[in-house]
Amino acid sequence: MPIAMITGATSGFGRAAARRFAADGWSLILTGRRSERLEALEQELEGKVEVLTLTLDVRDAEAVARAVEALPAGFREVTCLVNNAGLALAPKPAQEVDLADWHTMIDTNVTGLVNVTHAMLPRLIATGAGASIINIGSVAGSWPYPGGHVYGATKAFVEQFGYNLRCDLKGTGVRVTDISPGMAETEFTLVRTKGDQAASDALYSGTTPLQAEDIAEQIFHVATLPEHININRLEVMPTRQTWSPFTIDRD
Ligand SMILES: NC(=O)C1=CN([C@@H]2O[C@H](COP(=O)(O)OP(=O)(O)OC[C@H]3O[C@@H](n4cnc5c(N)ncnc54)[C@H](OP(=O)(O)O)[C@@H]3O)[C@@H](O)[C@H]2O)C=CC1
Ligand SMILES: O=CCS(=O)(=O)O
Repeated sequence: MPIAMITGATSGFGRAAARRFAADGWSLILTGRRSERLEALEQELEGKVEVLTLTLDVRDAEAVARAVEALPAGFREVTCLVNNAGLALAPKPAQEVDLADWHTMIDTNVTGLVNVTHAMLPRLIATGAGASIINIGSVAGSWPYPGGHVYGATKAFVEQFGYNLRCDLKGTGVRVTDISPGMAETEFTLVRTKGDQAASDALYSGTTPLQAEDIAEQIFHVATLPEHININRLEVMPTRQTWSPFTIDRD
């Protein structure tokens, strides 16, 4: 059975993707910091598919490299890496936020994604044709909005990093795709607001956001395309989300 490694499998898109791959029998390497959630997911899926859980903070380059180096037999020929772990913080104007929150977003969404990718490239190249890296970007990487500041910039990095990887991976058979979702109802806003459940509920109420399973389906679709097809970027919004016009500062 093919193997998918998913970062950030304890919640949202990552957990839904794990369930989607498991439904088709894929073996899974599931990572995240909250080991109790990893254990719960492993218990849910065990008996159906092979699961290896790794309690891992993607920001820790040495721990990531060690974990990949120590992958046991049966989990080394990875077919799909889903670089999903990430977060937004500080939904306020740039001039009002804590520098530490900017660093956390850069350390997780940029450095963490780079750490995992660097460690996994030899494994994916060894797998060769049909292997893929699926990076979870965001509409925020393409479209600016108030309070997006560093979050959007990290996702712009994700997009460009993927394109540049494709150049270097020419001839290896390894594909790279940026899936950029719009508004999706996960724990994303709870994290962004540092635990404000009412703010999270308000954002998703009265409309029809994407659900984690919608993005999981896109991830699985991209991972299982014929090996000669590479989707470079897939931007996915709820039908009820669209753009705002430019705004003008007036006297
Ligand atoms: N929801 C949305 O509207 C959108 C989200 N995205 C992106 O999708 C991805 C998944 O987010 P989503 O599912 O919505 O949010 P969730 O908060 O539900 O899930 C985020 C996941 O990332 C993991 N994670 C965060 N920081 C780290 C870290 N330092 N090391 C390891 N794992 C980490 C969390 O695990 P744990 O805390 O256990 O470590 C969790 O499993 C993110 O990259 C996000 O930016 C993109 C567009 C839209
Ligand atoms: O990446 C998340 C979607 S949004 O909050 O930036 O629109």
